[in-house]
Amino acid sequence: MQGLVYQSLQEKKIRGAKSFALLIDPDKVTPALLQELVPRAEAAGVDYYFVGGSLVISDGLDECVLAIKALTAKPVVLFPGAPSQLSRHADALLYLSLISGRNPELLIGQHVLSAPFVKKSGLELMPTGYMVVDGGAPTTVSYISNAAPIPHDKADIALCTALAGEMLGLKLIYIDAGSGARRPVSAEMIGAVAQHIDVPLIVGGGIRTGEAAWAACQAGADVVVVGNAIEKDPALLEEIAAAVHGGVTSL
Ligand SMILES: CC(C)=CCC/C(C)=C/CC/C(C)=C/CC/C(C)=C/COC[C@H](O)COP(=O)(O)O
Ligand SMILES: O=P(O)(O)OP(=O)(O)O
Ligand SMILES: [Mg+2]
Repeated sequence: MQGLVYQSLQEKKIRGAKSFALLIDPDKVTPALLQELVPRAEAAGVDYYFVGGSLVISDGLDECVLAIKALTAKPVVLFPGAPSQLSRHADALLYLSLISGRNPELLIGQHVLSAPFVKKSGLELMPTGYMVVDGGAPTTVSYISNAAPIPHDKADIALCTALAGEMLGLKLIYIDAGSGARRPVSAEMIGAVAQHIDVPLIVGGGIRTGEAAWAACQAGADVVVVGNAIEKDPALLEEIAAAVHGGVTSL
């Protein structure tokens, strides 16, 4: 039985409604910053708050999750680069398996080691096929994962990988060009994957404008994730939320 967060993702997919997830990297925020950012995100219409990073150095994850939850009723979803990034205060966990790579640690190894802790956390688990795609330059996730990303122009590799992930029973597919990627995932790749899977599709990495967010949605993304660009310019919150929810007419 899936939990409420996954149900909301499925229902929106069926309705064709697109979602905007704001990625909050615990290393990049302070309680004071969250007090400004989250109300602004709420007013803009952010649908989900993702929390995590490829490498998290600060030790205030629980506090970060609690601070976000105090400011919103929207789901707060963990997007962890490692099992150390777990907080039972979140609403759900993207239970990632790095299916684009061949690093056994990130396919299954870390899951085995952390299984008792994850089970005990009581978190809603959303098994997710995580696919890292080349974003034009090494990113933190491509370096930390120690696994070759899918080449940017190889939509067929992405499609077969996503299909295999879905057939293995994974409930979400996340295609990521990596934080701050020079090139986001191409519309061609998003479209190829979206056409062949039934589970909700999340896309992130290097999305910096409303146009880019809307292009990902039009290509078939159900959820668009933005982190770095909003860290640099919070004014993008309104532009990206409007594009994801209302479309961009100039395209
Ligand atoms: C509990 C457990 C078993 C944890 C292990 C999770 C696992 C297998 C992780 C895979 C590898 C990894 C290092 C994932 C990093 C996830 C992450 C937060 C990536 C950053 O995403 C960027 C996002 O798409 C937004 O991009 P941008 O807007 O450019 O900042
Ligand atoms: O943790 P990530 O992957 O979001 O990358 P960075 O913090 O280096 O932007
Ligand atoms: Mg980080």
